[in-house]
Amino acid sequence: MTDEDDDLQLDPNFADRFERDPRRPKCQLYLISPPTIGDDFAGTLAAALEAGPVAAFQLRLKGLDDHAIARLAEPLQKICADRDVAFIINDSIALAKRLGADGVHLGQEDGDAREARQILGPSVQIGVTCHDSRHLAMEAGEAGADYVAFGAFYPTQTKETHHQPDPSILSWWTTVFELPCVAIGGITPQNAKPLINAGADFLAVSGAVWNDPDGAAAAVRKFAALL
Ligand SMILES: Cc1ncc(COP(=O)(O)OP(=O)(O)O)c(N)n1
Ligand SMILES: Cc1ncsc1CCOP(=O)(O)O
Ligand SMILES: [Mg+2]
Repeated sequence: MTDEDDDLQLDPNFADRFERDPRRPKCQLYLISPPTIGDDFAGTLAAALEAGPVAAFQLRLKGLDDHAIARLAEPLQKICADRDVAFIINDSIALAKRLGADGVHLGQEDGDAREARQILGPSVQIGVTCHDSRHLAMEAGEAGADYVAFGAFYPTQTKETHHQPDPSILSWWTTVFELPCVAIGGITPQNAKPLINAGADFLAVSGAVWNDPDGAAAAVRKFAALL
Protein backbone atom coordinates (compact mmCIF):
# COMPACT_ATOMS: atom_id res chain seq x y z
CA MET A 1 0.00 0.00 0.00
CA THR A 2 1.13 3.53 -0.63
CA ASP A 3 0.16 6.51 1.55
CA GLU A 4 -2.30 7.50 -1.14
CA ASP A 5 -4.04 4.15 -0.67
CA ASP A 6 -5.03 5.17 2.86
CA ASP A 7 -7.44 7.67 1.31
CA LEU A 8 -9.16 4.93 -0.67
CA GLN A 9 -11.36 3.14 1.84
CA LEU A 10 -12.07 -0.49 1.00
CA ASP A 11 -14.51 -2.76 2.82
CA PRO A 12 -12.51 -5.90 3.75
CA ASN A 13 -15.59 -8.09 3.08
CA PHE A 14 -15.93 -6.75 -0.42
CA ALA A 15 -14.50 -9.88 -2.07
CA ASP A 16 -16.98 -12.13 -0.20
CA ARG A 17 -19.98 -10.31 -1.63
CA PHE A 18 -18.45 -9.93 -5.06
CA GLU A 19 -19.78 -11.77 -8.07
CA ARG A 20 -17.59 -12.07 -11.10
CA ASP A 21 -18.91 -9.97 -13.98
CA PRO A 22 -20.19 -12.53 -16.52
CA ARG A 23 -19.31 -10.14 -19.37
CA ARG A 24 -15.66 -10.24 -18.37
CA PRO A 25 -13.58 -12.95 -20.10
CA LYS A 26 -12.86 -16.03 -17.99
CA CYS A 27 -9.75 -16.10 -15.84
CA GLN A 28 -6.73 -17.36 -17.81
CA LEU A 29 -3.36 -18.91 -16.99
CA TYR A 30 -0.17 -16.82 -17.39
CA LEU A 31 3.00 -18.86 -16.91
CA ILE A 32 6.19 -17.30 -15.53
CA SER A 33 9.43 -19.11 -16.31
CA PRO A 34 11.69 -20.41 -13.55
CA PRO A 35 14.46 -17.88 -12.68
CA THR A 36 17.03 -20.23 -14.24
CA ILE A 37 16.46 -22.81 -16.96
CA GLY A 38 18.35 -25.82 -18.29
CA ASP A 39 18.64 -27.41 -21.73
CA ASP A 40 15.51 -29.47 -21.15
CA PHE A 41 13.29 -26.43 -20.53
CA ALA A 42 12.10 -26.03 -24.13
CA GLY A 43 10.58 -29.53 -24.05
CA THR A 44 8.99 -28.88 -20.67
CA LEU A 45 7.50 -25.61 -21.92
CA ALA A 46 6.09 -27.19 -25.08
CA ALA A 47 4.46 -29.97 -23.05
CA ALA A 48 3.02 -27.45 -20.58
CA LEU A 49 1.55 -25.29 -23.33
CA GLU A 50 -0.04 -28.30 -24.98
CA ALA A 51 -1.61 -29.55 -21.76
CA GLY A 52 -4.27 -26.84 -21.54
CA PRO A 53 -5.10 -23.25 -22.39
CA VAL A 54 -2.29 -20.82 -21.53
CA ALA A 55 -2.69 -17.15 -22.48
CA ALA A 56 0.86 -15.97 -21.94
CA PHE A 57 4.38 -17.05 -21.04
CA GLN A 58 6.80 -14.63 -19.38
CA LEU A 59 10.53 -15.23 -19.72
CA ARG A 60 11.79 -14.18 -16.28
CA LEU A 61 15.45 -15.15 -16.07
CA LYS A 62 17.55 -13.66 -13.32
CA GLY A 63 21.34 -13.25 -13.12
CA LEU A 64 21.94 -13.17 -16.90
CA ASP A 65 22.65 -10.27 -19.23
CA ASP A 66 20.37 -9.42 -22.15
CA HIS A 67 22.60 -11.23 -24.67
CA ALA A 68 22.43 -14.48 -22.74
CA ILE A 69 18.66 -14.12 -22.27
CA ALA A 70 18.22 -13.38 -25.99
CA ARG A 71 20.01 -16.62 -26.90
CA LEU A 72 17.85 -18.67 -24.54
CA ALA A 73 14.70 -16.84 -25.66
CA GLU A 74 14.83 -17.75 -29.34
CA PRO A 75 13.52 -21.35 -29.22
CA LEU A 76 11.08 -20.50 -26.41
CA GLN A 77 9.61 -17.61 -28.38
CA LYS A 78 9.00 -19.93 -31.32
CA ILE A 79 7.34 -22.54 -29.10
CA CYS A 80 4.98 -19.84 -27.86
CA ALA A 81 4.29 -18.40 -31.32
CA ASP A 82 3.51 -21.85 -32.74
CA ARG A 83 0.92 -22.35 -29.99
CA ASP A 84 -0.56 -18.85 -30.06
CA VAL A 85 0.72 -18.03 -26.59
CA ALA A 86 1.84 -14.43 -25.95
CA PHE A 87 5.60 -14.25 -25.31
CA ILE A 88 6.36 -11.64 -22.63
CA ILE A 89 9.84 -10.46 -21.60
CA ASN A 90 10.42 -9.51 -17.98
CA ASP A 91 12.29 -6.40 -16.83
CA SER A 92 13.77 -5.08 -20.10
CA ILE A 93 12.07 -2.81 -22.63
CA ALA A 94 15.20 -2.97 -24.83
CA LEU A 95 15.23 -6.76 -24.88
CA ALA A 96 11.50 -6.93 -25.63
CA LYS A 97 12.11 -4.60 -28.57
CA ARG A 98 15.16 -6.54 -29.81
CA LEU A 99 13.27 -9.86 -29.74
CA GLY A 100 10.00 -8.53 -31.13
CA ALA A 101 8.27 -9.93 -28.05
CA ASP A 102 4.49 -9.73 -27.66
CA GLY A 103 4.90 -7.88 -24.39
CA VAL A 104 7.07 -6.65 -21.55
CA HIS A 105 6.48 -6.86 -17.82
CA LEU A 106 7.80 -3.91 -15.80
CA GLY A 107 8.31 -3.75 -12.05
CA GLN A 108 8.29 -0.41 -10.28
CA GLU A 109 12.07 -0.17 -10.80
CA ASP A 110 12.15 -1.49 -14.37
CA GLY A 111 11.16 1.57 -16.36
CA ASP A 112 8.16 3.59 -17.24
CA ALA A 113 5.06 2.32 -19.06
CA ARG A 114 4.82 5.54 -21.11
CA GLU A 115 8.41 5.18 -22.29
CA ALA A 116 7.80 1.49 -23.03
CA ARG A 117 4.79 2.43 -25.17
CA GLN A 118 6.83 4.94 -27.13
CA ILE A 119 9.58 2.43 -27.80
CA LEU A 120 7.47 -0.68 -28.35
CA GLY A 121 4.45 0.75 -30.14
CA PRO A 122 0.71 0.28 -29.75
CA SER A 123 0.38 -3.47 -30.20
CA VAL A 124 2.91 -4.70 -27.62
CA GLN A 125 1.40 -5.63 -24.26
CA ILE A 126 2.77 -3.74 -21.26
CA GLY A 127 2.25 -5.09 -17.76
CA VAL A 128 3.11 -3.29 -14.54
CA THR A 129 3.71 -4.61 -11.02
CA CYS A 130 1.47 -2.79 -8.55
CA HIS A 131 2.09 -4.89 -5.41
CA ASP A 132 -0.87 -4.22 -3.06
CA SER A 133 -1.47 -0.66 -4.18
CA ARG A 134 -4.61 0.67 -5.81
CA HIS A 135 -2.79 3.95 -6.29
CA LEU A 136 0.06 2.34 -8.27
CA ALA A 137 -2.48 0.43 -10.33
CA MET A 138 -4.41 3.57 -11.27
CA GLU A 139 -1.12 5.27 -12.16
CA ALA A 140 -0.16 2.31 -14.35
CA GLY A 141 -3.53 2.42 -16.07
CA GLU A 142 -3.14 6.12 -16.74
CA ALA A 143 0.36 5.52 -18.10
CA GLY A 144 -1.11 3.16 -20.69
CA ALA A 145 -0.43 -0.28 -19.21
CA ASP A 146 -2.34 -3.21 -20.75
CA TYR A 147 -2.59 -5.01 -17.42
CA VAL A 148 -1.83 -4.39 -13.76
CA ALA A 149 -0.37 -7.09 -11.53
CA PHE A 150 -1.16 -7.46 -7.83
CA GLY A 151 0.73 -9.71 -5.41
CA ALA A 152 2.23 -11.60 -3.77
CA PHE A 153 -1.06 -13.11 -2.59
CA TYR A 154 0.57 -16.13 -0.93
CA PRO A 155 4.03 -17.00 0.39
CA THR A 156 6.43 -17.92 -2.40
CA GLN A 157 9.91 -19.41 -2.76
CA THR A 158 10.38 -17.81 -6.20
CA LYS A 159 10.97 -14.24 -5.06
CA GLU A 160 11.49 -12.32 -1.85
CA THR A 161 8.30 -10.32 -1.51
CA HIS A 162 7.28 -7.40 0.70
CA HIS A 163 3.61 -6.89 -0.11
CA GLN A 164 0.60 -9.12 0.48
CA PRO A 165 -2.66 -7.77 -0.92
CA ASP A 166 -6.06 -9.07 0.09
CA PRO A 167 -8.05 -10.68 -2.77
CA SER A 168 -10.57 -7.86 -2.38
CA ILE A 169 -8.18 -5.61 -4.32
CA LEU A 170 -9.03 -7.73 -7.39
CA SER A 171 -12.77 -7.31 -6.81
CA TRP A 172 -12.36 -3.58 -6.38
CA TRP A 173 -10.22 -3.28 -9.49
CA THR A 174 -12.56 -5.28 -11.73
CA THR A 175 -15.59 -3.41 -10.44
CA VAL A 176 -14.08 -0.04 -11.24
CA PHE A 177 -11.87 -0.69 -14.29
CA GLU A 178 -12.01 -2.73 -17.48
CA LEU A 179 -8.24 -3.01 -17.72
CA PRO A 180 -7.24 -6.64 -16.98
CA CYS A 181 -5.65 -7.51 -13.64
CA VAL A 182 -3.16 -10.28 -12.91
CA ALA A 183 -2.82 -12.09 -9.58
CA ILE A 184 0.66 -13.42 -8.71
CA GLY A 185 2.57 -14.97 -5.86
CA GLY A 186 2.52 -18.50 -4.49
CA ILE A 187 -0.57 -19.48 -6.46
CA THR A 188 -1.32 -23.21 -6.59
CA PRO A 189 -4.31 -25.24 -7.79
CA GLN A 190 -5.25 -25.58 -4.10
CA ASN A 191 -5.31 -21.86 -3.22
CA ALA A 192 -6.30 -20.27 -6.55
CA LYS A 193 -10.08 -20.30 -6.17
CA PRO A 194 -10.46 -17.16 -3.97
CA LEU A 195 -8.42 -15.19 -6.51
CA ILE A 196 -10.53 -16.44 -9.42
CA ASN A 197 -13.73 -15.67 -7.52
CA ALA A 198 -12.43 -12.24 -6.55
CA GLY A 199 -12.11 -11.37 -10.23
CA ALA A 200 -8.53 -12.03 -11.36
CA ASP A 201 -8.34 -11.92 -15.16
CA PHE A 202 -5.09 -13.88 -15.13
CA LEU A 203 -3.31 -16.14 -12.65
CA ALA A 204 0.46 -15.74 -13.02
CA VAL A 205 2.15 -18.92 -11.85
CA SER A 206 5.71 -20.15 -11.71
CA GLY A 207 6.68 -22.63 -8.97
CA ALA A 208 3.37 -24.49 -8.83
CA VAL A 209 3.80 -25.41 -12.49
CA TRP A 210 7.53 -26.07 -12.94
CA ASN A 211 7.97 -27.74 -9.54
CA ASP A 212 4.84 -29.90 -9.59
CA PRO A 213 5.99 -33.45 -8.75
CA ASP A 214 3.58 -34.73 -11.42
CA GLY A 215 5.23 -32.52 -14.04
CA ALA A 216 4.44 -29.14 -15.59
CA ALA A 217 1.88 -30.51 -18.03
CA ALA A 218 -0.06 -32.15 -15.19
CA ALA A 219 0.06 -28.85 -13.27
CA VAL A 220 -1.40 -26.96 -16.23
CA ARG A 221 -4.22 -29.52 -16.38
CA LYS A 222 -4.91 -28.96 -12.67
CA PHE A 223 -5.21 -25.21 -13.20
CA ALA A 224 -7.28 -25.69 -16.36
CA ALA A 225 -9.82 -27.68 -14.34
CA LEU A 226 -10.40 -24.61 -12.14
CA LEU A 227 -10.62 -21.93 -14.84
C1 LIG B 1 2.80 -10.86 -14.08
C2 LIG B 1 3.90 -10.40 -13.18
N1 LIG B 1 3.59 -9.72 -12.07
C3 LIG B 1 4.55 -9.28 -11.25
C4 LIG B 1 5.87 -9.53 -11.54
C5 LIG B 1 6.97 -9.02 -10.67
O1 LIG B 1 7.75 -8.03 -11.34
P1 LIG B 1 8.88 -7.22 -10.52
O2 LIG B 1 8.20 -6.53 -9.41
O3 LIG B 1 9.65 -6.40 -11.46
O4 LIG B 1 9.80 -8.38 -9.97
P2 LIG B 1 10.69 -9.39 -10.84
O5 LIG B 1 9.77 -10.36 -11.49
O6 LIG B 1 11.44 -8.61 -11.86
O7 LIG B 1 11.58 -10.04 -9.85
C6 LIG B 1 6.16 -10.25 -12.71
N2 LIG B 1 7.42 -10.54 -13.08
N3 LIG B 1 5.16 -10.67 -13.51
C1 LIG C 1 7.69 -12.68 -9.77
C2 LIG C 1 6.83 -12.53 -8.59
N1 LIG C 1 6.36 -11.31 -8.20
C3 LIG C 1 5.61 -11.36 -7.11
S1 LIG C 1 5.49 -12.92 -6.50
C4 LIG C 1 6.44 -13.54 -7.75
C5 LIG C 1 6.80 -14.98 -7.85
C6 LIG C 1 5.82 -15.77 -8.69
O1 LIG C 1 6.20 -17.11 -8.69
P1 LIG C 1 5.41 -18.24 -7.87
O2 LIG C 1 4.19 -18.57 -8.65
O3 LIG C 1 6.39 -19.39 -7.83
O4 LIG C 1 5.13 -17.73 -6.50
MG1 LIG D 1 11.23 -6.72 -12.63
